Amino acid sequence: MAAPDGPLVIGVDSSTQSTKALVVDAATGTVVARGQAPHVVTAEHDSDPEQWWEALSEAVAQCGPAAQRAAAVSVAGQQHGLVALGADDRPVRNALLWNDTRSAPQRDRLIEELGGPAAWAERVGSVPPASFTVTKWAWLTENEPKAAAATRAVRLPHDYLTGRLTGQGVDGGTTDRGDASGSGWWASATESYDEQILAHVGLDPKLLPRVVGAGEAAGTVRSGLPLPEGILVAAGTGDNMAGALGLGLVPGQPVLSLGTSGTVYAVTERRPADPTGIVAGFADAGSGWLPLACTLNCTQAVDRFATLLGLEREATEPGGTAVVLPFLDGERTPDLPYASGLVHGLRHATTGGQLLQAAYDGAVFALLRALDSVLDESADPAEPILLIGGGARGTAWRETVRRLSGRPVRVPRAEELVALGAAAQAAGLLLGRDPAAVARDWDTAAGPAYEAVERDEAALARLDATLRDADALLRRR
Ligand SMILES: Nc1ncnc2c1ncn2[C@@H]1O[C@H](COP(=O)(O)OP(=O)(O)O)[C@@H](O)[C@H]1O
Ligand SMILES: O=C(CO)[C@@H](O)[C@H](O)COP(=O)(O)O
Repeated sequence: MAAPDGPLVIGVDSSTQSTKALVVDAATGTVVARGQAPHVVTAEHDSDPEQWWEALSEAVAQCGPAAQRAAAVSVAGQQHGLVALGADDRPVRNALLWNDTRSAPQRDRLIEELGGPAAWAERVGSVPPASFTVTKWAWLTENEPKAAAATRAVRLPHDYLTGRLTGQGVDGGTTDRGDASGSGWWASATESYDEQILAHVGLDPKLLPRVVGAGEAAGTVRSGLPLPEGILVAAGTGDNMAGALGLGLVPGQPVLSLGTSGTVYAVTERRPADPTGIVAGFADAGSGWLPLACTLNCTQAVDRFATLLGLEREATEPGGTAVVLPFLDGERTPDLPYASGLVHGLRHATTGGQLLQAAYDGAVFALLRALDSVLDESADPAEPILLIGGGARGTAWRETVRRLSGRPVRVPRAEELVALGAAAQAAGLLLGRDPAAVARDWDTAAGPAYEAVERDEAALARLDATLRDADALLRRR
């Protein structure tokens, strides 16, 4: 490989299923080395943060000598997870993850006690689903009071890993506005921690990390790690905010990310505040906003259907009348935390391949219903959907998105856009530039384009009717 043109930076994506690390040439965006290591997630949807740290170390080690030449690093992480640290800087229990719905009763109570959905949306930017950290903290205080009492610091996954890199313990952690905006205790209206919400859930603001500004460093790498000592550590951010950075997104460009979670988002200049709760009003990693809708059941749920049917994930067949609502983990969009998966419309003629296609349709339908709500009204409907995440590599996913959206689709050639976004953040810090502009110079969003096809209104109508008619069943606890 040719010598890099610029300094090297490391971008890390610590997501639900694995950690990925990229060493990137800051001048060109060329990926010079990569590594990946898996995580274990329990059936209860919690995970040991120590294991994320081991996975990060392993993924960086796999990058070989290039990682030792890096001048800056940044970590993007799965959003919302509650990492509660004790006085010894260690987690007091496994982290409760974004896709764990056990805090749904606490969520219902919090919404009611603090003024209802519209008040939450206006203040925090979002009506919190059971994914948000505030609902998890309320669950912890109620169900594991000893663990809550032993907690000396509360962190999000990317804050925790950033702290492990810099050596900041319970007294000195940092976060960024993007990931903080998914906590439920960061008010987007004032861009600060909301002391009334914190008091309501009994969380001392001193336990929270400092929100570092865009372009500010979180610290430098401490000694004794598999990374060069003393290099800059950028603020890091949530994985979706990093995806937006990695694409160098500008307003009007819709993104559909197909991973453990399905997400649909865009960047906007207006602050989102959706009282219906469909759209989470996140901040982006800069000074803008990232309205986003998220489903809990995406690639893993559809892969599960393929396994149950004994089929390869691409073995879909067209036709038939089957409808699958693949809510295996409960669901967030639509807001059905107690739901389970539902299959309807089977006939003798239904094939396994048609049933698998129906599972793809069910997963994509829930995301596309939120597409218009994340875009500004002025957004051009001919703008292609940018398809990213592990699922974007699959033909069945891509064709399902085309058929159910009726919009053109582009699949960026660059893989690992979240890790690339983290790398762009590290490069931006190092070079004193806007990270999204760095990613645009890297041309990360370029890739094959697929024309719009006629929207499959019949499939959408079947899904819509089934969702409506099964409402009572999907709400049953
Ligand atoms: N070639 C492929 N075709 C379709 N799906 C794929 C392919 N490769 C990986 N995936 C899907 O990608 C998912 C992982 O996506 P990823 O975005 O890495 O997840 P996360 O960031 O949530 O950990 C897996 O669940 C798998 O179903
Ligand atoms: O909860 C959300 C967004 O609000 C999820 O998107 C998580 O951020 C997890 O992401 P992946 O592991 O699927 O990338």
